[in-house]
Amino acid sequence: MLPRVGHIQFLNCMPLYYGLVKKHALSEVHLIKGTPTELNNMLIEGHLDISPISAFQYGKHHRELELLPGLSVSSDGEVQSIFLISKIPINELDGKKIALTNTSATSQNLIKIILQEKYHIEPDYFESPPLLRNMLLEADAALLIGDAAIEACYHKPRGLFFYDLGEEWKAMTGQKMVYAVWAVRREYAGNNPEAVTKIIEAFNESMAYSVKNAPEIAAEIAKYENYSEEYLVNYFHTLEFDFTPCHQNGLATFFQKLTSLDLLSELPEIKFFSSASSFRD
Ligand SMILES: C=C(O[C@@H]1C=C(C(=O)O)C=C[C@H]1O)C(=O)O
Repeated sequence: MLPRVGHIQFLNCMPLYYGLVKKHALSEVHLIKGTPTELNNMLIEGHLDISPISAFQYGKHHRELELLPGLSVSSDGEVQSIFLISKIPINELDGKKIALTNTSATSQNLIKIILQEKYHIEPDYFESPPLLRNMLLEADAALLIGDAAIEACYHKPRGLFFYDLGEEWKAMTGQKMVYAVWAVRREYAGNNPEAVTKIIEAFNESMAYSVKNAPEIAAEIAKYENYSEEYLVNYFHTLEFDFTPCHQNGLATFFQKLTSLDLLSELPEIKFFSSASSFRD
């Protein structure tokens, strides 16, 4: 059976997807597409073997998962696709209603850290599908991620305040922010180390191709999306897709803050898959 692999159907994961198509690597996997929340649940419930997963959900389920080296969705400062969009200035949101997109796990918790630690405010959060006009009908501010956030920001409505969560995180901590990681179920990794190693190689190769060829991907996407090539190249260069020790430090800081605010019950371990691991438990 081919490995069941998740794919986030947002612009931010187009570079990986594009690289996999170019490198003819898709025939090696059974690719299942969805939003981050859908893929998070499928990986945790065992309906996927390998998938991108929200950093928060990796933290919550770290005992059942191992990280794939070299890959993440991160930013060093602004991210351009994760925004708190507010009718009033952010520091006036205490006690107000904030609608959180139900497609996210990391950003839902990142906004809680930022509002509590930096602005010392406690709003009233509720979850919602990512439709800005409905969210802002009921709430004073809305959290959007991915394509819905890009769409909202690209045609920036006047009279709304936009706060980029990557920028807020960097100002607060000085660190990179890791939004998503790639993980394999521990059990699958233990039984199929060669298959996992092959996927890691293919994914890293595909991503390296795409990072080098961002203008080519942007030109392709601009044929059928409403965004300009310049905008897309800039967006792909804003995102970081590698997972260096600096990214891991940022992730460790995120986990520490989640634990100290009781958003996670224990400090997660950042544990990578290793094919050489003959000491699997
Ligand atoms: C940069 C982004 O990173 C994402 C944010 C996620 C989250 O908040 O849980 C999950 C996966 C990534 O797609 C984005 O969606 O815009």
